[in-house]
Amino acid sequence: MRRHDPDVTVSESPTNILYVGNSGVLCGVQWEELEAVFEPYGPIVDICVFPTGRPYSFVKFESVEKAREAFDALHGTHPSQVAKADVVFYLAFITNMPRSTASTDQEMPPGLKVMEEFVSENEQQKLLDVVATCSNGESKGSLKNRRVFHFGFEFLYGSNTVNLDGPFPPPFPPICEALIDRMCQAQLVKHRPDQLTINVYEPGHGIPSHVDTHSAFEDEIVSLSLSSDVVMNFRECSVSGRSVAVRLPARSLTIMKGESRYAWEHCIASRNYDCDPASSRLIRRSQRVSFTFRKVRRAPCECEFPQLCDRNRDDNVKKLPSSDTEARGLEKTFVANVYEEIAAHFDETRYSQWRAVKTFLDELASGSALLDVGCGNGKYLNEDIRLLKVGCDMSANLCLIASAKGACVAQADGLHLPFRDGAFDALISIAVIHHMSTVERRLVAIGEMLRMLRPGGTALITVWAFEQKMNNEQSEYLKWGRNRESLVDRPEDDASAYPSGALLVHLNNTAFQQQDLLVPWHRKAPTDGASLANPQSDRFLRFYHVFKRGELEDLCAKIPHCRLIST
Ligand SMILES: O=C(O)CCC(=O)C(=O)O
Ligand SMILES: [Fe+2]
Ligand SMILES: [Zn+2]
Repeated sequence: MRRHDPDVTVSESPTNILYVGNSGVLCGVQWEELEAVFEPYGPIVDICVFPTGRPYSFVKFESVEKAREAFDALHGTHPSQVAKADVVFYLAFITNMPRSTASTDQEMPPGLKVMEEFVSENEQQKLLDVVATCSNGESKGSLKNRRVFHFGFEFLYGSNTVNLDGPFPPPFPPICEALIDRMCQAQLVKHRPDQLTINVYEPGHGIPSHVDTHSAFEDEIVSLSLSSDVVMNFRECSVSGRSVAVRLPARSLTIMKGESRYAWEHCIASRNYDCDPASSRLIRRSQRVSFTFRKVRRAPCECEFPQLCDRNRDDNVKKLPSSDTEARGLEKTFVANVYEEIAAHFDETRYSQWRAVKTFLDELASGSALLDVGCGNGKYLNEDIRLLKVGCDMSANLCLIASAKGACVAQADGLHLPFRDGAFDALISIAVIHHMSTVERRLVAIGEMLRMLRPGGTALITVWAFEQKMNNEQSEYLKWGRNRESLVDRPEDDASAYPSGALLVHLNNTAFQQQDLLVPWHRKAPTDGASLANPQSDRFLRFYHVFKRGELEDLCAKIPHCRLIST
């Protein structure tokens, strides 16, 4: 192995740098796992994981002693922190950290500029002192993933706009005016900023992917980074948009202008580390403070990206459909397309059968023909000598997955089931009709299901419930959220900031704020390192209508010959 790498020289005696064989991204071992494995042996100075498919990494310790302890404990073992089975670490001492395999230079998003050392160490300290004073006083707000302070105008996180009507937060701290003078003199900005947001990110904090609202701010968005380097990820707002990771050093000024400001999203992943895009080296984060200066816009945006622009705000807000055509469009985007995309990950996460469904199936007479409408990955279609099972799902990929497991499935739309009337003795539809976006469509869906049943046949239909508390007791869904809340992005949504009928993004495992909403699906990142470069690529939104108590019963009551057995 090492013979092939001219950069690596093995040392006969212990050194403070370890070669870690079988640990690269290629072996399915993540940065975080390496850190978790080696950190207990002493402070790590550097971890180097090559992104380019080599099966090893390097860990540099402060001292030879620590490296040696790690070597003795870990050589030839499968560390428990590594999720992937069969990974046995092979360690060796090496003389020096290898030269980086710098990734090919990425082209920056057009209009983006990072000016290093825009402020001196001294100025940085003064700016941090300003933040300390803010922090002593009343904090403006604590978002899930960072603290924020506003000056000039208040920023509204519900609508991502500014509050033009007051009350107004304090004017800029004087030191900022001097910085703005510097920006104007250097002609970095055309419009003198009048709104400042200070973000304070602890390690592990981040900011979700977004484009600063066109109609809220003028062209230039200027952000000063202080006290810690960070990597900001930019992604072009088009279906197959490019993704570029940009290192923002401490004391640098980032200027987003033109295309990079209007047509690229930016985000900071919620991580403790970044992967330096130039050297592929690990950068450990410390607390980072950013000062984002923007000029509030007073006239409609006139950018060159009308399809991305919110100047016609109403059609930008994701709304409940007002016609069947709109409903079909909404469900295509926020249900059908999403399940096609997430099918493989969905399959990995859906294997246990719900007890109520299992009981229903167990109680069916032997020889019954069962239809599973919206069968997903076919978890209820496992072979069962007692039942003849058929499934259908809208998603071709889920059908393929179910069929690969031996299930008998058909791709079908729940509103037009491709079977003759009365063909089945029993039917299940588990967590399906809450994906339909109008009451009419939900009703048609139930009607179609019941059409499948012979007289006297039985169906089990489940949907997500709006109410998640009973007798003051929280549901499992909410309880689960208490433990894993830190794993999900909190969408900075505030229901009151939206027009009625707007679809809020739901925060998973919290109480539902409204019945119609978009529920995030966080696709687990593939283990090829892409996740680090493009952490936001894996959030999807699914439309849900969560049912209030009695609502499903009321719908069923509208269907002729339907008799409710129990709820
Ligand atoms: O922290 C930063 O540099 C960026 C902040 C940002 O994107 C925003 O507040 O819109
Ligand atoms: Fe931003
Ligand atoms: Zn615009």
